[in-house]
Amino acid sequence: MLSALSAYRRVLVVAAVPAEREAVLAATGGAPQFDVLAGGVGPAAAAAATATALVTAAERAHPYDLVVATGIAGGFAAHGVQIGDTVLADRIVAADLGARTPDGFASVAELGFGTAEHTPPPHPVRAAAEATGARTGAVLSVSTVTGTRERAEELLARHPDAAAEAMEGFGVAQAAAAHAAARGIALPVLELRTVSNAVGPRDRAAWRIPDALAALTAAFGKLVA
Ligand SMILES: O=C(O)c1cccc(C(=O)CC[C@H]2O[C@@H](n3cnc4c(=O)[nH]cnc43)[C@H](O)[C@@H]2O)c1
Repeated sequence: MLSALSAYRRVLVVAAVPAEREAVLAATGGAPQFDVLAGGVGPAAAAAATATALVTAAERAHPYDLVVATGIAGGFAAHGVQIGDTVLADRIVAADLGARTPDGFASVAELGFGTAEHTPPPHPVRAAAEATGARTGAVLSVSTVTGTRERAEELLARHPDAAAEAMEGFGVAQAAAAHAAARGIALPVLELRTVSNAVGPRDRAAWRIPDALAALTAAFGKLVA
């Protein structure tokens, strides 16, 4: 069977923390196509780590031709996303980058300061979703984890296609877009997440991190099969 990502020779996988990196490596460890790093939590750490890895590889004449942001995430249960599910982003959205105005939240794009989202190319999204059994939808990148029902509802009202919330995807995608523009190359970005908790009122006891990490290994195992 051809891997869903067989069109790509060098794939940079960016997780946030070592436990996520280990979960990915448990599936990709023997596959020289993949480099997996733990870039830190949040969009700034993710962007810095991604940019550094992309430049280092390019300078060594081994450039990456695909970047995958990955890790655990909160799932929007209102859209049927459950703990243990796998989600592939068809939009990577900076959901809290902007201004809170008397009329509500305005994104950086609405304010005229650049982009608030990246769109992964449909073909690899479809191929990876079919291989992993993932559902597709918007994955929201936030700097502050949602901990109330009100904020979950606000996010869903702004992004009715939201499937999951995490913290790094937009940072990874911004770094890849800047690198691609500077070098005049195409550098697609995917975001694959497995769900550890529901987005909504804070309930740490309900997190299922081991289940989400096991799902991450399973998903990457299907991607490299
Ligand atoms: O303290 C809390 O209530 C809390 C709730 C969810 C996640 C956190 C984290 O600090 C984890 C951040 C880490 O994991 C990803 N992640 C996992 N679930 C979510 C979520 O519901 N919303 C946003 N990020 C999530 C995230 O990408 C980070 O890498 C704390």
